[in-house]
Amino acid sequence: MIRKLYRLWPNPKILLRMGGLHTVMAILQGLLLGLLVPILRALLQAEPDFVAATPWLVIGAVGLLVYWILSVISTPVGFTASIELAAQLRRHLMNHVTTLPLGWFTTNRKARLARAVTADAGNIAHLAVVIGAPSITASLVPLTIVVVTFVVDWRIALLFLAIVPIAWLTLRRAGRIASIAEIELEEAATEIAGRSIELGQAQPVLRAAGQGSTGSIRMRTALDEHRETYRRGLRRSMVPDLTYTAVVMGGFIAILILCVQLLLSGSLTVAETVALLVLAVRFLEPLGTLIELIGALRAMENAVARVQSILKTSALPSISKPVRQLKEASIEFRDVTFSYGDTTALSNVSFQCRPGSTTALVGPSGSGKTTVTRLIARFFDTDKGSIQVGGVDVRHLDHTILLNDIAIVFQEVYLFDATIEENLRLACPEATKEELEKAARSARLDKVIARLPDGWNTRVGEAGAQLSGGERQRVSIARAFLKKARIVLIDEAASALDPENERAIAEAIGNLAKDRNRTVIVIAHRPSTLSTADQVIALDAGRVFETGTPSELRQAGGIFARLYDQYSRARSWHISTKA
Ligand SMILES: Nc1ncnc2c1ncn2[C@@H]1O[C@H](COP(=O)(O)OP(=O)(O)OP(=O)(O)O)[C@@H](O)[C@H]1O
Repeated sequence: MIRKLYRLWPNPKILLRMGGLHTVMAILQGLLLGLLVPILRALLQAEPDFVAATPWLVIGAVGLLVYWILSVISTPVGFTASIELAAQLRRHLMNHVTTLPLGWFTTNRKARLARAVTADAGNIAHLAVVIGAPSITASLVPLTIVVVTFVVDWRIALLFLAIVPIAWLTLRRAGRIASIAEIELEEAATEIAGRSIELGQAQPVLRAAGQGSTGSIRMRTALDEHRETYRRGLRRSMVPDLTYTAVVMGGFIAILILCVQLLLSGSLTVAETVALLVLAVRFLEPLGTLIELIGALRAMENAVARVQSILKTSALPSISKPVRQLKEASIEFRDVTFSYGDTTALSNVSFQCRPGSTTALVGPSGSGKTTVTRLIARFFDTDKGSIQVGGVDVRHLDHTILLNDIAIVFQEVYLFDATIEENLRLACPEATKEELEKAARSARLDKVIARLPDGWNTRVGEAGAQLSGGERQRVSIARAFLKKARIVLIDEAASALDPENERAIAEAIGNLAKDRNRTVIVIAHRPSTLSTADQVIALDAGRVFETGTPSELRQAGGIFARLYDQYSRARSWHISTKA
């Protein structure tokens, strides 16, 4: 456990300092108790011998002073350590998480991550201090007392030692059960965290269904399950906890009986018997507290394992000398196959996009269009085949260099609750005002900004709620201009937009495509985007079904021609209903 904790922190010096301090204190405590034997021997006689007791009393007084000083030092060290360790662990986790493939971030994993950063990191640091110190005391004080007792009477010392393995066995069993209960409880808590995220995201749907106040059934089930898991854990741990307490109490009765026998037989003096009984109490007391500590220790062990499971998740593999420059913006898929677990999303996909060209990806829902764009940005690695960007396998390209040259315009654009300027600056923090305005004009965002009450300084609200979906997409396109990304991946909104947004986005995409150094791949749903593309790749069930220019494919009468007609009909229907 100590080794695991040690490995968890990048700078474990605080942990070592604290452990060392409490080890010295625990041994000192045991030795100070041992002083009772010579002191009581000298004092508990018909004629108390103060001269013989004095050196022991002086040693005891000095020891107590040292112990007190160490306790004073250890309290602030403990507090500082707890805060610093939690902060270190959180930083360590966050640094690691930023290196993970984006595909790792599923809802469940996000909930797990939230628990690890908040609850687990805090608990590990807190428990390492609050439980670590008493655990050291609870183990080392009895050990020191056994050594001291051997000096007085080996039979009592052996009885002390005999109690340890029996107590240890029952304690292990109690610990195992506490650990299982804690794992189940944590799983139930993570489920609640996941369902809470879902409940927040699903509020509009729930309210539309008249379920806004009652909440989702899944959330209520998760809460019930958590309560039941808690009860089950308590029921299960009752028997082992009581067994352990019985062993510790039985141990004391056995020591008491042996002490009295040895006293009656003359092997022990009254002073030695009293001292040994005091030692017995101090020997058993920390053992008694171990049962309270074991649950927390196991909880800490589980939290460490959970945090480690995140820290052990490998970042995308990188080669020792990655290519650090992208010469041009061509894209090529060479026989790419990719699956999400058991779901095959792409099978033997091959195609090429010239630098400066615009490619429209089309295909029915689930045909693999989004997966193509995710693989170009290396959210995941392919199972088979390779993806070349600028003639280099993306696995051999420095990932930062790749992402610096890629801009992604998602269907649902997420904006930070900051001003519109700050949201744009994310793409290029050092951009001048002129550059910002030029990007806004190219993305047809300038008119939106002009309408906003505080112009560039208008806050866009949580997740950009102050702007419409189409306006958010225009912010995202403006970021692509600002970033001067040579590769732009766009997931065009599938749903109908108002005519102004529709026209503005079409013009903004057209402007992106005008730059002959920029390669654009657009998951297209609009006839205007489809007809202006240099080439079209039609996917079906994860395979390339047809490729060609828009006019070639319309004549071919395949998937593209069918979808083109569908989109055109939907558009004319949309326009006529609006009119
Ligand atoms: N994160 C994921 N985990 C598991 N399966 C996934 C995941 N994302 C996509 N899939 C599956 O992979 C296949 C291809 O999905 P993809 O999103 O690439 O299709 P698409 O053509 O973009 O669909 P749509 O037009 O509906 O967005 C589908 O069967 C989908 O269910």
